[in-house]
Amino acid sequence: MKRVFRSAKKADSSNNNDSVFPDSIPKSSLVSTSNPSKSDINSVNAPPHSGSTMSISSRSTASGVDPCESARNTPTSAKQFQPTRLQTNVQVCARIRPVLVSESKETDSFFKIPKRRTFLPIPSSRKSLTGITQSNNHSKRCPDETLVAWDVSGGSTTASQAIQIQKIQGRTHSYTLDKVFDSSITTQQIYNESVHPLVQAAMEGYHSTVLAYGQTSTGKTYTMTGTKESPGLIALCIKDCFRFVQQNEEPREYLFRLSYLEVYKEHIRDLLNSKTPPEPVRLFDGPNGLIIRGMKEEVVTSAQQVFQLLQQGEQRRQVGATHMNQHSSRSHVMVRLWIESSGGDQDDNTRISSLSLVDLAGSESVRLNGAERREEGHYINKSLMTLGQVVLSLSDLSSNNGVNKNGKEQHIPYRDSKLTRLLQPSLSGNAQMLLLCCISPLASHLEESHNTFKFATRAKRIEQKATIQTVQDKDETLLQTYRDEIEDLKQQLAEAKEQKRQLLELQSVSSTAKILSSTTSTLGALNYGEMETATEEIQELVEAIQNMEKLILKSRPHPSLEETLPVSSMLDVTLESLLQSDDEGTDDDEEMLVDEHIGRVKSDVAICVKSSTSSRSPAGDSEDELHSELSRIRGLLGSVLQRRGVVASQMASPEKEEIRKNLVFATPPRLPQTPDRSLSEELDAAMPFDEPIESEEKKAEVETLRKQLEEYERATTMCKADSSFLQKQLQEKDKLLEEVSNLLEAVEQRQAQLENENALLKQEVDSLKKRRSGTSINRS
Ligand SMILES: Nc1ncnc2c1ncn2[C@@H]1O[C@H](COP(=O)(O)OP(=O)(O)OP(=O)(O)O)[C@@H](O)[C@H]1O
Repeated sequence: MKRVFRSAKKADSSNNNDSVFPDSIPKSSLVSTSNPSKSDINSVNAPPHSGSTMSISSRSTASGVDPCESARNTPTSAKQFQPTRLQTNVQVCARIRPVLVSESKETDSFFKIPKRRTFLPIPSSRKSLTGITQSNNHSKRCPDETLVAWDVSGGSTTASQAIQIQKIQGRTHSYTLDKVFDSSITTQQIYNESVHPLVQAAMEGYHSTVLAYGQTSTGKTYTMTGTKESPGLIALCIKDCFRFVQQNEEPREYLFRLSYLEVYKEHIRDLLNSKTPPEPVRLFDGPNGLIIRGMKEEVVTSAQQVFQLLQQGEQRRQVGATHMNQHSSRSHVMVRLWIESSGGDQDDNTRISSLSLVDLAGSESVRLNGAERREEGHYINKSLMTLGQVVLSLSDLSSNNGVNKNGKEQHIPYRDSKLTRLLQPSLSGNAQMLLLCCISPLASHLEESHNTFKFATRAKRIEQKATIQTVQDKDETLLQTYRDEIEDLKQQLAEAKEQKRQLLELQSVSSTAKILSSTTSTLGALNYGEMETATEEIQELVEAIQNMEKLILKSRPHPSLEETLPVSSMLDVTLESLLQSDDEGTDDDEEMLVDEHIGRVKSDVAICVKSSTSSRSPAGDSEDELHSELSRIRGLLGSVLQRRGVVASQMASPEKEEIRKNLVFATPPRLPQTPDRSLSEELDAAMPFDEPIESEEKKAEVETLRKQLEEYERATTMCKADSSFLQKQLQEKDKLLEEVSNLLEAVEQRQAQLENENALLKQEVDSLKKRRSGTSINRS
């Protein structure tokens, strides 16, 4: 009678301590579901797992904001989360990295400010710009604080700033961006200032993208991936997404899916897929946008799980040494988190949005590297050039109302590279986007920095009108699929429990019949095999439901498995059978049942405890609830084990004694003789609240009384649980007794009937015998 059900499978992830992603967790605590069948085809505009049939409607548009206002909110509490104020243009920021130790020899290439010069003074508070003072090994203070390549005017907290390139010849260029972060600003500060609003937008249902752009060795990977000491934007974003769920006061359910891709030499590789050779990932145009075929997605339930997956993917990435960067990224990388959310069963408004975090490979001079690096550099530069053209066309489009200078519809060359095709949904307007340009402080890199700023100012002109992404047919979402599956499993569980209850009833009737008469026991022998299967099935179903429920994250306590399926339900079933079995069978049977039930109770308790802890929502149930559930379980167990203890000791079997000793939970302590109230009174008398206790004897007395009180309180709690359990059992027993007496009555009636029949038959036999003897006399 095994049922077939799909259960969430555990991710096979390994832990690598070298990860820069924080808080890696042990393999065993991971639960994730990869859904290759569903994620095989992914549409980027539509929910990716559902192929091309999804239709998406746009709901609302917002515009006109102070770009910095929302950015200033640090992500401290979700109670502060206000609806995101959307940006009408791509946000563009620059980050100037510090001078590295390895570069200090290049200080000659810095612009030396002649002592006589009066313009471009460096205020003492901003001297960090000239040389870097962070306490990490990569950087150090420049030998001469008068050396400078860049000036960031206005400080990094103003909305727009000018960066001036100061050339020895005196030429000056200035660029105005949304924000410029000098080398003293940390990644966390950048996150708080500029990235957090995008994460919030993504959680609210807007597609959001963060793109790190810049020449090689300017700090893109440092900014996006970070180090152990300074986590990158990816880690900060992911953590904030999960924190948002925990802290959001609006009751919503969330489902997160993660994908991790790299574009290497114009090939898209799935970094979550461990298959070798890697499966090809292909792009197609679908009716609802881009379709990505062959990409794996992982359903993720915690930031730690995401970090572990990214860490594994990281090891499959293409990284190599170039003349400028020992660990240069040789590919463009995209981490994408899909966020499905819904307000509950009644809410049709299921939202699907994505948060894309992109670390582009850096452009570089291909001349300076070897053949392999040259080829890679060629592909990198080509795709970046296409990105530049796409950005140029889009910015022209924005300035000319959708037509080019000749009045014709503007062509956007998305298809010219894999990178731009992948970025199309982020660039084409229906998304919030932040472009983070990474800049080298070195004067020798001025040309590239200049190009980066040109790209940045073009991108800044691109208009965007992000809208909340909703799904009309919510059955198409993975969130709804999982919900349906959980309902289905719960249904199966109810059936399995009913089946087990019937088996138990059959057992008790059967054993009663056995007691009454061994010959009339036609109701069937005890079928332990079937019972075992039913118990196993219940266990499997409970675990499957728990695993499925874990995949759906809830913003605040929702009715969980514990409500629909009380933690102790399985325990109750087992205990029921345990107590009923007291009356049945021979000594041998009894012994076998003791073993069997003790084993079962142990495993049920393990499941119940697991269920109590694991089915908690990320928001976290209260510790109190957990403790009270555990003490309830203890009480129940105490009662049962006490009973079993009596049976086992009656059998005087040393093995049974051993089993009892080894049990996890002890039987409840016997009630102390002293009543509760007098104990407290004694304690009060021994330890007046306002008087310090000085005598050692008194201290010992107080300690003994305290221990007794604690023991008594514990015993009372257990007895309460025990008594309600016993009451339930008593009711069951009464019911059974009634059934037995009915059966007895029926048997007695039948017996009387049979006796009557017997007497009649006897009379008939006697009369026949008489008749026969009369006939034989006549014959003779
Ligand atoms: N803000 C910073 N503070 C300290 N060190 C930094 C900072 N930014 C970058 N670095 C260091 O500079 C070096 C190059 O950085 P990174 O590898 O991130 O550059 P990149 O732009 O990703 O290069 P590529 O495009 O070649 O991959 C690294 O050693 C990194 O640790």
